[in-house]
Amino acid sequence: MSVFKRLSGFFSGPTPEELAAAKTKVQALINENGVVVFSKSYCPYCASTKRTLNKLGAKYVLLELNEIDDGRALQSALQEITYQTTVPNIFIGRKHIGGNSELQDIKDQLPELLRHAGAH
Ligand SMILES: N[C@@H](CCC(=O)N[C@@H](CS)C(=O)NCC(=O)O)C(=O)O
Repeated sequence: MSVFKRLSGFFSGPTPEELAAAKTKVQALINENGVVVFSKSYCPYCASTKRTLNKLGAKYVLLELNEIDDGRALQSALQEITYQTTVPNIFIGRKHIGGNSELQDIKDQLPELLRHAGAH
């Protein structure tokens, strides 16, 4: 890929094709896994979410968007699907939970939700 294309991609976001592929990937991840966390490895809110899920022994699929090639496209897809622009972006049992604040708000219900999602 040319330097120009890389730079314009950086400023303008994913192409329609990249966005469509990213949406398909997000939807498949949600459908096929009990818990999915879209995260960034340096994000303190994400660290808190991972700590909470780890403490509960939850089984979850983790994507560190800052470490994968299609991370920016996935974040745009998540924005279209959930209207949430930030990470962590959390799904349990195919349901959108929200970010870390929303996860912490339902901490008491998590063991039950995780069991239902087959992620315990
Ligand atoms: N209230 C949110 C805060 C999350 C947040 O601010 N995350 C930052 C990263 S630490 C973010 O997503 N910034 C925008 C970005 O990385 O694109 C939560 O509890 O999840």
